[in-house]
Amino acid sequence: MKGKVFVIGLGLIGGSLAKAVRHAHPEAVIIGTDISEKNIQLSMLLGTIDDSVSTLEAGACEADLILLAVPVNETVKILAQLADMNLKSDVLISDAGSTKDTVVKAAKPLIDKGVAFIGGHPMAGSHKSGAGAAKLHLFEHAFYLLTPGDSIEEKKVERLKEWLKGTRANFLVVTPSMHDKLTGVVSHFPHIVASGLVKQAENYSKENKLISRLAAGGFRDITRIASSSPEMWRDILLHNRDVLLELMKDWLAEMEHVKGLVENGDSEEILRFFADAKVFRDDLPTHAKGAIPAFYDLYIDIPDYAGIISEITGYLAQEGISITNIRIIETREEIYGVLVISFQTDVDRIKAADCISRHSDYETILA
Ligand SMILES: NC(=O)C1=CN([C@@H]2O[C@H](COP(=O)(O)OP(=O)(O)OC[C@H]3O[C@@H](n4cnc5c(N)ncnc54)[C@H](O)[C@@H]3O)[C@@H](O)[C@H]2O)C=CC1
Ligand SMILES: O=C(O)C(=O)Cc1ccc(O)cc1
Repeated sequence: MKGKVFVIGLGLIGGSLAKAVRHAHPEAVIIGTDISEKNIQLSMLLGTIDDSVSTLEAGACEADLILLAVPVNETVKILAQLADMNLKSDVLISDAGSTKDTVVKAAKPLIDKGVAFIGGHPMAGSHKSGAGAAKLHLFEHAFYLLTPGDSIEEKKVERLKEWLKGTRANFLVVTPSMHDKLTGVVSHFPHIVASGLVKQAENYSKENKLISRLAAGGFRDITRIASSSPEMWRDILLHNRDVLLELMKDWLAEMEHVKGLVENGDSEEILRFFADAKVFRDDLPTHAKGAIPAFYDLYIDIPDYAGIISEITGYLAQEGISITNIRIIETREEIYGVLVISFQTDVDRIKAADCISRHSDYETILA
């Protein structure tokens, strides 16, 4: 598609959307803006955008598609500013914010003027932020929730999907309140719990320094999302307030229940608590990307000698397999260490296991 695309917020999500739009529509011109000069410069340098503008008006009034990818409180403010501008009559506006109810309400003045605003939320991302973390394939196979509202014609929703087809995401239309409930349960509330677990460990680490060292394995994995942008998560909590307060109430009741079971030594009910959770967890789909994207981990039993990591990453590099993270979870003298390499997709992980088995006799485990 030809036209001008204006991306507001050139961080992880804005940059990734810009890359996906460029990939599918090489003839489109992509203009960006950000309050961070560093993110603008980096986006220009990486070719994520063709040009930048220093005012919202300069980019918005010329645009055929405006994508907002800033923290949700900023989204609400920018939507109010856009409503006072002379935009193109057939402009499409969408956002990528993690909450939708307050955002869609903030778009009402635009919608009342006849401007097509379609709320959006690509349900993939990472704990990383900024222009340097943006990736073309970030949203591949992920859900991409859209909240168009009744007044938006179907053909405009289709036009937005066409613009965003380079994401290779699975679009799903929901209402804003349904969106906030669903993401509250599977993304926002788990984030609060992850950060709460980290804070608890931090408190105990004041008593015993061993805590940090012991937390380096599984604890680190289950709390990965606590390393995300605090500003972004502050806004999510403020904008999904009612849903999160309800979930907190339910959670506290559940914890009270478990506390009672432990106090009473109720072995049967404790077993049922874990068994019920295991049944639901084991039944979750493994192939779709969910709200909290997985990183596909490959465990490799490696001998503990200097150069082993570059040997293995060398094999992967030879075959063009890119990795997102690498770490060793166990190295003791004379005992094999375990190298954990994370990949963006399961396909890459399988290719990597095959590649390593062909080049070495190290055992690989797809956990
Ligand atoms: N990080 C993630 O995994 C996901 C984030 N989201 C949502 O996407 C949005 C963007 O998040 P990220 O890209 O992760 O954050 P980020 O921190 O990587 O990028 C946000 C960018 O917006 C810029 N910015 C902030 N206020 C601005 C303003 N008033 N005008 C122009 N630029 C401004 C920042 O300087 C930054 O470069 C948020 O609403 C977030 O809730 C949605 C899906 C996943
Ligand atoms: O890092 C992770 O796994 C995330 O949790 C990413 C994420 C963050 C915010 C969203 O609205 C959706 C996905």
